[in-house]
Amino acid sequence: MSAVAGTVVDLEDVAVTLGGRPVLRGVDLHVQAGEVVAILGANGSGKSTLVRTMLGLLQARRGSVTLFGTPLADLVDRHRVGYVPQRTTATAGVPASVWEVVCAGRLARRRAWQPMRAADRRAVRAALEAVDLADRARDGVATLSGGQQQRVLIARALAGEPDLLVLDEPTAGVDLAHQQVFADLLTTLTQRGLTVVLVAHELGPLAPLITRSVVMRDGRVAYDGPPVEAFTDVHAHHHPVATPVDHHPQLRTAFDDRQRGRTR
Ligand SMILES: Nc1ncnc2c1ncn2[C@@H]1O[C@H](COP(=O)(O)OP(=O)(O)OP(=O)(O)O)[C@@H](O)[C@H]1O
Repeated sequence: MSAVAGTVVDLEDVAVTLGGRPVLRGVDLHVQAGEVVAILGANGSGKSTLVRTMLGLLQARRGSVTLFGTPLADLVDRHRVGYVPQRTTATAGVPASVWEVVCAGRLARRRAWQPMRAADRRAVRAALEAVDLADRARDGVATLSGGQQQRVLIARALAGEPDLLVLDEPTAGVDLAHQQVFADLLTTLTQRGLTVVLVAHELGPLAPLITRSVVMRDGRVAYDGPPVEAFTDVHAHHHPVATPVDHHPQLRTAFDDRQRGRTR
């Protein structure tokens, strides 16, 4: 990981349609180096879609996605980005060992077809130690518990020594003690300049790290500002017509700003 300056994530007017339905509707998101941004919002509000689009895993129908000042399609240094996907989609049925899964996190750092070098092995070992799974390295990942598998995915992302870490509910199913270990680790890494974008329902021990919250609602950014408490289904209902003022007291919305004649 190297110190990075400037804008790390730059999404402009991003729209995504899935299965014929608009899921993101004109999202702007700009993340500066060193920020730790929590993406919050109700189920189905578009959080995972947002981060997957940010990583190029989903194609935007409209708008632009730029990482480290480079349009995503032109980004050569893929190793600068680490991703922890939602566990349910990532490790199911994988017949690999823990060591092999975490080694996959080094792939983008290695030259094509080159064997692992000492530096690669060191990074993998350090990542496994960071999530307290060094003693399970040789075990099949499928033999680990759900929370342990989640920690393997965290280790895989850390092994690449990224500048930007994108996490989709990274501590779901992880016990409190290991959530704290992870929070401590992220604290150290962010102090060294790591930028973090994380989707979460429950922030738990990660809460003190958050420098900014972005709340998604129905595919749009409903709030972008100082950290708010993580919440789950505050807006799991739908307004029959657009409300000019959000009735949830914690949240200031774009509607409110417009009403007050402010610009953001
Ligand atoms: N492949 C797909 N095809 C069609 N619709 C999809 C697809 N993937 C997601 N969606 C829809 O897009 C919407 C947003 O999904 P997304 O996973 O981004 O929500 P989320 O905010 O991350 O939700 P959660 O908190 O439940 O993880 C949902 O209504 C979902 O049904």
